[in-house]
Amino acid sequence: MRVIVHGVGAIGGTVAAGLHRAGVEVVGIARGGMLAAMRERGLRLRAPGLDVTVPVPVVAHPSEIAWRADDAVLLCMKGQDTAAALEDLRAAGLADQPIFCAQNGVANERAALRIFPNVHGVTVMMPAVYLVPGEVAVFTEPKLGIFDIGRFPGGVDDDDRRMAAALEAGGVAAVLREDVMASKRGKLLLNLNNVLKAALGPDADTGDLGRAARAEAEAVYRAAGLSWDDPNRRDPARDALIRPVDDLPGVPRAGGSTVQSLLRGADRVETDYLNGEIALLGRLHGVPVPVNAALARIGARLAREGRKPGSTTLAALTEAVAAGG
Ligand SMILES: NC(=O)C1=CN([C@@H]2O[C@H](COP(=O)(O)OP(=O)(O)OC[C@H]3O[C@@H](n4cnc5c(N)ncnc54)[C@H](OP(=O)(O)O)[C@@H]3O)[C@@H](O)[C@H]2O)C=CC1
Ligand SMILES: CC(C)(CO)C(=O)C(=O)O
Repeated sequence: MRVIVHGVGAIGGTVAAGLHRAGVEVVGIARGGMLAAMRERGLRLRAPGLDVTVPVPVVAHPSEIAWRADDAVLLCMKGQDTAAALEDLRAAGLADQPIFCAQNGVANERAALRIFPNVHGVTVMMPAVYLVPGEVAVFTEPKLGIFDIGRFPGGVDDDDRRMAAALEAGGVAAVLREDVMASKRGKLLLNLNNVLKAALGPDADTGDLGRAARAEAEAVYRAAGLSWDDPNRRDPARDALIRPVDDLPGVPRAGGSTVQSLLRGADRVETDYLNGEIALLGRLHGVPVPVNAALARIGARLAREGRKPGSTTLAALTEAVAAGG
């Protein structure tokens, strides 16, 4: 299996570097500063006890790849960039090769399945940071992360098994899941806080807002008849694979993925695919979702206005949510 990492940033960069140093064939699709830096210097990955720079082959667009039957695409861009990436893949001639959505949220798989027949979900547990172009870091040990993997909408097939084997070789623990979307819906409950951390700062207490956003989501899942894994359930065997570390020598810990988007000055964030997904499901199933709907609006505004993480207080944010965002 050759792995095409589409979207080389914090997650894609960590995975691509891990795979390449393990001898797994990998090609990155990158853009902007990351593309230029990788072409010039390679890709640097730092993790506890690890600092490597690897010459991961990289292209700017899927059309530059001579696609093979044994290719598998790992989508690693944020949800707001998925639709454009899928269009690019279609135009480049991708057919029934498997597409793995290594992304937060639960909307990417459905978007991919609309266009391609062979789609898989991946729950990404990997606290990674896009430091500067060409450099990423991950704050966990002994593994670089742990991914739950399964076919969308359900089941496990040989493509999942091949991807799991490649990831394991590359230092990422991989767990095959018959119902991977239950795992992704559990993870989404954690990611409802991403926008709160972006607004309040990465270390802020998200208070009653975090609890209210999660309660809405659980009510929505129940009304929609959707199962989910409890993301707070502790499993000592899993926990032993990804112990979080607070500090890497000389490497600042920026915070979660939405905080990082604001720090990099992105004009869009992923909130529509996190809190916005709960708002969508609530509207579809007749469940009130005022908190997540307001947070989705606030996320879009934070990015549009170029706010940095920590630009507001919990009291002000609570007031804004009560006013509808
Ligand atoms: N970072 C983390 O700790 C975690 C992230 N996740 C999830 O993983 C996913 C990826 O997040 P993360 O790695 O942090 O995001 P990043 O923004 O760090 O990386 C995504 C990269 O993909 C690039 N990109 C987007 N579209 C394309 C395209 N069409 N072609 C080429 N490159 C493209 C982006 O470019 P540009 O910068 O120009 O937009 C960016 O460099 C998200 O769904 C996130 O929620 C899950 C768990 C933890
Ligand atoms: C759970 C968390 C916050 C880990 O980094 C994440 O998934 C993200 O950054 O989006």
